Amino acid sequence: MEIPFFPTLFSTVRSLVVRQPFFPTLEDWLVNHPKILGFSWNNGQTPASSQRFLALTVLCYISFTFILSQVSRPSLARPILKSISALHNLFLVTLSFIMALGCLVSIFSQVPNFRTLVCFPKRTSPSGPLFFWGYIFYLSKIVEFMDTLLIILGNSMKRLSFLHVYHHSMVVIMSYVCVNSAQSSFSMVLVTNCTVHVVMYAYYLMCTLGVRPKWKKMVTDFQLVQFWSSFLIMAMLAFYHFTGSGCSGILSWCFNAAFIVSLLFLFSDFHAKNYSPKVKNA
Ligand SMILES: CC(C)(COP(=O)(O)OP(=O)(O)OC[C@H]1O[C@@H](n2cnc3c(N)ncnc32)[C@H](O)[C@@H]1OP(=O)(O)O)[C@@H](O)C(=O)NCCC(=O)NCCSC(=O)CC(=O)O
Repeated sequence: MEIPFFPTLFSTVRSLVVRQPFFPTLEDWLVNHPKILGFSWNNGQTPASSQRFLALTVLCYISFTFILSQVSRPSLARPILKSISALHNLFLVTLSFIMALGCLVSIFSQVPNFRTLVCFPKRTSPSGPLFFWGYIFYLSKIVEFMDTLLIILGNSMKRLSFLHVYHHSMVVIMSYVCVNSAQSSFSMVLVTNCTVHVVMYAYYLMCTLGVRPKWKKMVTDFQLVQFWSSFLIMAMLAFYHFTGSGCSGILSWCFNAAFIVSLLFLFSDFHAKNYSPKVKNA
């Protein structure tokens, strides 16, 4: 049994993209580099891959956030804070773009068809280019902890919301679980999330540079579309899982599904509080 439309769309786009003159160069850099091609996630051996590291990292993040938000903090001169913030945002715009591109090129280069993109065969091992980008994605979620420090150092305590801390701590666990369990479809989630983050960190970068973009609401809308699109991916994954011989990492998808539902509620609430006509007129 096959899903209509998407497999044809995938193979059409793929045959168009791989024929472009720039594709082999991108493939050389982002897929065929020996470090990327030969990547293998070995729990406990690959740097930052042990469960103990994960637990300690998340625990430290939550503890430091709590402690720093309670104590009196040294005040950084505003220009210094703005410069650190600008560099951080510029770094994440660039990294998110490279991760999205790297994963997309790996998909077109390595994934034979749409079914495999959505549903990795059972007992897939987390190695090769797709998982290399998954690993970088996981590490980038630790770099994103810096967002929280910027909020605290900038004394914007109103912005240190439950949504923010919950999102930042859970997303590290989610990306760890994705790579560790060779979770099906994670590459689609990675490309979507990194694309959203290019826009989001560009928004923050502009704010840091003193320009308040008029398209703040569009960023939140884009985030909500990303969460809704995860349900479409999940539906296709469930279809392939139950009509075929099963997909890799299906249990971790259940964990991710619960996380995405919670984010959908929190972001819908953020949207209502920030952009409803009542708020605008207040
Ligand atoms: C439009 C949003 C992206 C951001 O909403 P905010 O309310 O945070 O936006 P804002 O207008 O107050 O942001 C401007 C302020 O952020 C400061 N700022 C600059 N860089 C920052 C950074 N890297 N992290 C946090 N704050 C930063 C600016 O200096 C400015 O401060 P000042 O006002 O003092 O000049 C929204 O959709 C959203 O995500 N809200 C949830 C809050 C959140 O924490 N989001 C980020 C992670 S969630 C995520 O990442 C979801 C996903 O995966 O897609």
